[in-house]
Amino acid sequence: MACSSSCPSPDAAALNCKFGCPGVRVESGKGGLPKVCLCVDGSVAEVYLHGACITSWKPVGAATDLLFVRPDNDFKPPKPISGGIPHCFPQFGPGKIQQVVLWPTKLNTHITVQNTDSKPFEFSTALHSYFRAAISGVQVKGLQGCRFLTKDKVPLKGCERRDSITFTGFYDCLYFNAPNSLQLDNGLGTTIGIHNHGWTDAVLWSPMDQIASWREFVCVENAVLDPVSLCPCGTWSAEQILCLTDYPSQHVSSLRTSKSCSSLSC
Ligand SMILES: O=P(O)(O)OC[C@H]1O[C@@H](O)[C@H](O)[C@@H](O)[C@@H]1O
Repeated sequence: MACSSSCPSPDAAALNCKFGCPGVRVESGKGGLPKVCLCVDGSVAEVYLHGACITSWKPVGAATDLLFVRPDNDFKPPKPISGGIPHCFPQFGPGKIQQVVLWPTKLNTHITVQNTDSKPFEFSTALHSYFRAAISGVQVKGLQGCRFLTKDKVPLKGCERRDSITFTGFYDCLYFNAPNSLQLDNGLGTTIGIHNHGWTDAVLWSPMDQIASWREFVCVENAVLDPVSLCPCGTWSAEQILCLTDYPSQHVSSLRTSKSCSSLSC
């Protein structure tokens, strides 16, 4: 994936003139929608301005894109993009609340919510992250001991006993007071660390045959499930940091000294 592939649409070209800089380029993406390509030290990420959805993350040395965008997308606003990392606040949609920072081995997503009204308001929110995966080999670790509630027709609740969660059928489950670090083995040979500051809960989703491409992804989401109440002028923020936990050793030494990153606020 290169940051200079397609011919920019007029919108993208204008945006690129205004905001493009080394490591940040605006291009015309699918459906003619502008997307921002971030590059740093051989790592690339793409963010569609529609919904501020991060549709691609390929750290240097990764064999494939680590995010998954569903093939059933038509990239036609106002419909949100299904896949990648869309934020839900309080539903999918654009908003000047997200900063995306690409480091050589990490992808940070920082969400800030400000109450600019004179009354308090409540919200819940999530990063509905779709990871590329081979579902039969996926393992999620870190949720042992958390209280859970499934979203089945007859919901089940309890305390997660498993050290490692695997997916053998439909799975849609909320985890409360989740820890700040989860590990996702994507079943394709890569383990991704999913770290956060400020996200209190997590959601795991594998839709089975509700979605044709279900074998190719898993959703591991940072979320805030119980509504947050923000007083006037109040601010809430949370950060997600994705990184490769088994980063190929040949890349580590050259990047250890790198302090560069590319960032986008949208
Ligand atoms: O909107 P999308 O991308 O199709 O995802 C919907 C799913 O998103 C998951 O986060 C929920 O836990 C599921 O209940 C829901 O069906």
